[in-house]
Amino acid sequence: MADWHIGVIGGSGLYEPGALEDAQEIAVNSAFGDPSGPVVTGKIGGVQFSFIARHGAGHRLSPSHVNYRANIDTLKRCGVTDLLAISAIGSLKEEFAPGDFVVVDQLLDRTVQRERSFFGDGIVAHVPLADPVCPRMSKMAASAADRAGAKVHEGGTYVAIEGPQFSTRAESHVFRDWGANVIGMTAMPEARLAREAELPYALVGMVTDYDCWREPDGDVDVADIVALMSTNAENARAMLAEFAAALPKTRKASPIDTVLDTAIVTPRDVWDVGAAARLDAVAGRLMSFFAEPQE
Ligand SMILES: CSC[C@H]1O[C@H](OP(=O)(O)O)[C@H](O)[C@@H]1O
Ligand SMILES: Nc1ncnc2[nH]cnc12
Repeated sequence: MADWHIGVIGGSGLYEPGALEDAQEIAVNSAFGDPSGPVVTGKIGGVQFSFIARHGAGHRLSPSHVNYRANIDTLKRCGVTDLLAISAIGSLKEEFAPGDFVVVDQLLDRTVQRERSFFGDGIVAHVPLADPVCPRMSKMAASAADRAGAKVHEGGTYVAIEGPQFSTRAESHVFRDWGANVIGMTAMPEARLAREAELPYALVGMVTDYDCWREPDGDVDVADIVALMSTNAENARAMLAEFAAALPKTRKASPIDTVLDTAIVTPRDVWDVGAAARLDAVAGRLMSFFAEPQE
């Protein structure tokens, strides 16, 4: 049993975490390049939170240019135990209306030009991803959003597109045929990397639009999205306060905390020293043994 430390990744329109007690801004050096910006860390109702704005201050990074590896590595270095990602999403389903919250439970990955793993150059790992989000975090996030007054849908399949352009109408219809319910540009590879870093991950999407499949709606308009997200940002902050208030006092272990135990296929005695050094946070739990003299 341990203390919670919740990492929050704020998406479009959510560039600040709101009031944190004892807030501090810290610059963290990641082994995977530059994160989107500094981490703001502090407490909400006695619970430690660390926040990073996914697209950076002033929204300077497009979904393809966000360094997802550095963001997750940085939050792990801060001591985060669990991750709550917040995103603007388009709806591919009539019932998911603008303003609603969707707690995503499945992901389809259509991204094409992003680093999607911490492993591969000297240490190879294959983590399970059948259920890419943490059910415990998702449940708590859904309840918190509900208490904060949002209309919440529990479960939904998110298709991650590369962007930065929105989808064509044909793509939007195909994604619906595939069973996708919401669309965005950032949940992948974020969720993959969270799993590799042994961080239970939940994704709360805030619906900003109906994408372009729905007649007679017009095209997606980014100005409308950011305006709606900024309004929704207050709801997101209210959700964080409710989330903190309802967390059990101590954190019980999650199976995701130890997922690397059975995922690394490269035998320890041939691990690349440089790769191991870069993984000192992501797989820090295992690296301490690496430093010990081998028999
Ligand atoms: C600004 S509209 C498109 C943009 O918004 C979403 O970002 P995030 O998931 O960080 O809220 C979407 O994925 C696109 O990146
Ligand atoms: N329609 C949409 N497509 C992709 N990303 C989005 N983010 C918010 N709305 C979106």
